Amino acid sequence: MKKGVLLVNLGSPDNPTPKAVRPYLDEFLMDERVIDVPVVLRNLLVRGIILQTRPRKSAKAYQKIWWDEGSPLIIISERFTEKVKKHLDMPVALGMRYGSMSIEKGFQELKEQGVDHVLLVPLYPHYAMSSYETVVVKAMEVAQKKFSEMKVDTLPAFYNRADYIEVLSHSIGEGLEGFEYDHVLFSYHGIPERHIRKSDPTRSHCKIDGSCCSINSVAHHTCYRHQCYATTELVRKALNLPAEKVSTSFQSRLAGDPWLKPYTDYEFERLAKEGRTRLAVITPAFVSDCLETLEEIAMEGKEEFEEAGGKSYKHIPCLNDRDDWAALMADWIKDWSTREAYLTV
Ligand SMILES: C=CC1=C(C)c2cc3[nH]c(cc4nc(cc5[nH]c(cc1n2)c(C)c5CCC(=O)O)C(CCC(=O)O)=C4C)c(C)c3C=C
Ligand SMILES: [Fe+2]
Ligand SMILES: [Fe+2]
Repeated sequence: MKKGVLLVNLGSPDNPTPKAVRPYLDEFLMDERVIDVPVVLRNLLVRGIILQTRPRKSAKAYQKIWWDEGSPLIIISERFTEKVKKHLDMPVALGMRYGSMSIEKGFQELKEQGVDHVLLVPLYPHYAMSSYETVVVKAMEVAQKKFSEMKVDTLPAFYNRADYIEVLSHSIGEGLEGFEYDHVLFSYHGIPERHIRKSDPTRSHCKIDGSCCSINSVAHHTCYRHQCYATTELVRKALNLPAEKVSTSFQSRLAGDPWLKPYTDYEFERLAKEGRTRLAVITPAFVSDCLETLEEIAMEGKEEFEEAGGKSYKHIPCLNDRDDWAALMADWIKDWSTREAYLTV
């Protein structure tokens, strides 16, 4: 069998215009693992309410962060893919869960190079039904329907792998150099609390308050909240940061149901009011910078923190196309390619 790799990230609209953002958001928000309500209600909510105003608002936000070459998330993912390729002698393709750079195109590219055994790599460190799981489900559907000859293995979530924590800590350590901070905030993309309950295979382990996280459970394999706190703690220890100078929060919530707390915007206020006025923010739910980091955290977050009394603020970039990150991904791929059988999800 000929082996190859399909890296998959979230995706972006083709242009930062309401016309291009609308179909992208439609595909994204109509995903039953993102807005997980019955399809009739989802239709009403997404098409009847959210898409009436959101495309214009989102397009404005995209315009603030858009690069000459295109969407930062897409360009960074492409640069990363090129760097990973350089370490390997097998085909590596890039696809997106939503938008025009589809997973299907990625499989097709691999097929044309004779690949019939694929390592699927969701580019998310943590498991969530709205990120990692939807990539795997979609890829398996596409493979079953159109590439049935392909064997597909999947890279598990890597939020606590020692080698990943080392690279992440190194990158954060570099970002902190020369910046006088009195607090480091780990801000992860939020999800509705309901998603945590739905993803708990025991149906009773996850309490969504941390009281469950030190009790061994199969639920931790699919608990986004557990995994985010684990990443924070591992990086904190690797960088030798005092516990009182570090906290975790969740950003980017939509109105409606309760989302994971504490909310990042409330944390900005709390920290500034407590006199922690020099803040470093990192966003480890994303491997590449995107709208949610460049606009919501680096721009809006800075304003919110300063309005609340903050004095200095720094968003530390995601791993993006760092050499050590590309080399690590290539190592994981080499490890997969040399095994007869591969532990997968
Ligand atoms: C119900 C809504 C959403 C859930 C659940 C959700 C989970 C989730 N998302 C990411 C990663 C990204 N999300 C991005 C943008 C984005 N996310 C939502 C909504 C949910 N996300 C919306 C509506 C948007 C679009 C932008 C906007 O209108 O505000 C992005 C950035 C994409 C880009 O083009 O730059 C990323 C990346 C994760 C990891 C996740 C669950 C853990
Ligand atoms: Fe999102
Ligand atoms: Fe837990």
